[in-house]
Amino acid sequence: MADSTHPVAEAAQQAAAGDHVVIFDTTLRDGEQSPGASMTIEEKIRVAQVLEEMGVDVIEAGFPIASEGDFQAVNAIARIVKESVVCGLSRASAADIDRAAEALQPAARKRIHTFIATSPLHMKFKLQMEPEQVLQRVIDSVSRARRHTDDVEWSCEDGSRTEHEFLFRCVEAAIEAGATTINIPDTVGYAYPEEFADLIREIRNNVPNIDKAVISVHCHNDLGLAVANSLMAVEAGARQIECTINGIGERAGNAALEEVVMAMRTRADLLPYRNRIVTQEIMKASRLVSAITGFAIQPNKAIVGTNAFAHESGIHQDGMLKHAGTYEIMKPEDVGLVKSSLVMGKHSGRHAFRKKLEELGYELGENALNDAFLRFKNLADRKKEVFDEDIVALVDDQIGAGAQRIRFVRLAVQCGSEIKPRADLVLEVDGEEKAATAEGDGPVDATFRAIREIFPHQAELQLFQVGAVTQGTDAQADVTVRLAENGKTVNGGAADTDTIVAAARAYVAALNKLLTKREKTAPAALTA
Ligand SMILES: CC(=O)SCCNC(=O)CCNC(=O)[C@H](O)C(C)(C)COP(=O)(O)OP(=O)(O)OC[C@H]1O[C@@H](n2cnc3c(N)ncnc32)[C@H](O)[C@@H]1OP(=O)(O)O
Ligand SMILES: CC(C)C(=O)C(=O)O
Ligand SMILES: [Mg+2]
Repeated sequence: MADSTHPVAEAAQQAAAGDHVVIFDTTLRDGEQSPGASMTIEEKIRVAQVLEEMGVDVIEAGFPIASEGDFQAVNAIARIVKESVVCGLSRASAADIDRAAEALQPAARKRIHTFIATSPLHMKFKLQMEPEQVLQRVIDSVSRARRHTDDVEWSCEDGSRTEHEFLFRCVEAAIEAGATTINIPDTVGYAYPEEFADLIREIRNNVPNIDKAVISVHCHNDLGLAVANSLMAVEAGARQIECTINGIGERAGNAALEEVVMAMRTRADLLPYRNRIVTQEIMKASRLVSAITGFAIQPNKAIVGTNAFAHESGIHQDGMLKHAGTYEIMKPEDVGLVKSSLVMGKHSGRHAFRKKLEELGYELGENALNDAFLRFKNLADRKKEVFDEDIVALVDDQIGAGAQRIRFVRLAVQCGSEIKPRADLVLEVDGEEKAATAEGDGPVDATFRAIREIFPHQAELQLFQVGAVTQGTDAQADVTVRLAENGKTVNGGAADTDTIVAAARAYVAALNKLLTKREKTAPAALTA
């Protein structure tokens, strides 16, 4: 185990013995496995910093052998994060484990997470290995990981569909070889809460050395049961939950961190367990992950959806006015939603803007603040009322932008039922203004063609998504554009009262990210 004076080490020790539940966030690893959710290194660092501030015990930062980019991201996070354990994933192979150790080398506290599938289906068809060979791999991989760190997690992939007797043998062998956390994944989201809790109890009752490790669970949401399964497992004795911000992850996603944590906080009468999460940071983390991945949060999403604390019907509003407890089981401020008395408009100054940003959970440096303030003033000139959501969209936009070789300068479009849509666009490329005019099947198509004319590229447009930040015809359009090139995907986002301008800026943001990715993987090939 890690240094016993550190809060995370303490948490792990308490977890094994008592009521502390270790929160293991895998947004940057399993979350990033969601199709289209790929993040740049800078974005991953930003997410990791927010997770650390939030009190996450363990941050799974990536799968270092998967790519040079993943290795660099884990390595960078290992250098920066001090308060959380930084974890890297590896298959049950020496090369994976050594690569993970190399990436984690600078970490103040590091964990190697090694896994192998143990279900009959996965062993026979995917691994094409006999159970006894898998068991030997468990021993070899955990022993190898222990050479690099004393904090080793072992996972039995597809654990919930594994034959129990074999599972007990593998868990015992992993602990014997030095695993300090045993993770039981419900890899395909197949488990049912009571059944999953029984599995955890059976492991506790049938593995002789189980008291030497923390039991963890990693639940997927294919049947919408990931949070229920995780909480039932805790009741049965698990003391680590693996989860992601906004529940992103492979297929239907993982257990959502915000739901798990707020359920434990709100129903502490039934779930008397502790964790280190500063729940007031939840909204900030949720918005950041949504802005970076381009995955919009459904309005009715528990805890972080825009309607999660909204009351529109008369009887509910009446109840709320008389006593908030009538319809609210949690306080909005406990998840970081602050009701602000500052009304922002074109007459607002920098001090009020800074205060508003603080209330919304943003801390910007002086330059970023000045930039955001200019854009806010510009928006306030065009929009009757500037709502908190507008300011969030504006800042998220800026946060998501990253390095910018290409800048949007201006756009004029002609469209309507009787004319061929046409876009006149000016972009700045490496400091030089370039113009193009293009026609298309619609104003957005014409605009995107104009971008391709100014900056020719092969990337494929995978997603074009438009949402409204608030209500009303003067609402800002919130646009996400996803581009793909050579297996790499990037998301660009932008908000503007003009939908076509937002589309152009979102496309340019995505293109800039793609160029940054290209630069990191092949500096010599950096042409348009
Ligand atoms: C349940 C989970 O979330 S597991 C994590 C899933 N995440 C990812 O796969 C994302 C990152 N993955 C990748 O980048 C690639 O798959 C890599 C780099 C890991 C491997 O790439 P490749 O060498 O091209 O192999 P590929 O992905 O095609 O196949 C996986 C191989 O690993 C083997 N394998 C799968 N799991 C394990 C394991 N836990 N331990 C050892 N070997 C394993 C498979 O049997 C297969 O082996 P084979 O090539 O002998 O048939
Ligand atoms: C690697 C493991 C823990 C995983 O993600 C799963 O089984 O879902
Ligand atoms: Mg998973």
